[in-house]
Amino acid sequence: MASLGVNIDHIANVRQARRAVEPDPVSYALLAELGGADGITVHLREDRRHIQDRDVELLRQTVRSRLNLEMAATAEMEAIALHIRPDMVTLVPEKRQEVTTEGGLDVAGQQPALSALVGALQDAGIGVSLFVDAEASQLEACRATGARWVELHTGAYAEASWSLQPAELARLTEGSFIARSLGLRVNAGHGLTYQNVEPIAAIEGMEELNIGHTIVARALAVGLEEAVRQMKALIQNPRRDPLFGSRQL
Ligand SMILES: CC(=O)[C@@H](O)[C@H](O)COP(=O)(O)O
Ligand SMILES: NCC(=O)COP(=O)(O)O
Repeated sequence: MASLGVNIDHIANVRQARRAVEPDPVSYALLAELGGADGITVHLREDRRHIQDRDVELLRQTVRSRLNLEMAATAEMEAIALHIRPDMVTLVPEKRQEVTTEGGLDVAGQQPALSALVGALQDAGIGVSLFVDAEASQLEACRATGARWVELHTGAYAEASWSLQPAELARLTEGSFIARSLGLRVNAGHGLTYQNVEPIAAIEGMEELNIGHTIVARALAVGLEEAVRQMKALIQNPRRDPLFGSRQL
């Protein structure tokens, strides 16, 4: 059964829209945990558009589940991670102009540098996951870096038209199989919603789903604790049938 990492970047987005002090993502992490979050995920972007350094410092002190720090593979972020020591670092690609993450990390194209970074983080006792597209060559490169986890990028699946979604689901299912055959542990995330999450949660060996935007959106209507509870109910008992149709909770 997959666990749920709740990404709270979009709580910080609301705060940063006014450069104000509320809503504070640190308080909302607690509500997410009360709703059943198995982990809290934040993406400390180089441009600091939402999560701030102060948030990560405080979350390290207050999160009682697991703290997953998404970050670019840069020297600045490496120093922050080694200082904060989150439970997990997920290395992600980053572009200053993007609205959100646009694809997986090109691990195959920068394997020596990533291997050194993975080694430094793991030597400090931090778990490392690589956010990648479900492609055999990328997964093999992930294995070669020494990382223990991958997070399969579900963005293409989430954006696919209804008729193309089964093919994207098959690609992710095969990616999970290949990754596990290589000895990697498998997480997934990006763009997952209450409507499309179940087939991904049902993929064999799926350990954790990191989900943010849709949960924060629903929280506006029902509160964060309840929004997390509803998502967790879906991923703990997912329908395997890839023909969607929303199951209302
Ligand atoms: C790496 C990934 O999939 C993302 O969820 C990423 O954290 C999104 O960043 P934003 O929250 O800035 O859209
Ligand atoms: N890594 C994916 C993540 O943390 C959440 O992505 P999203 O649900 O906000 O698209």
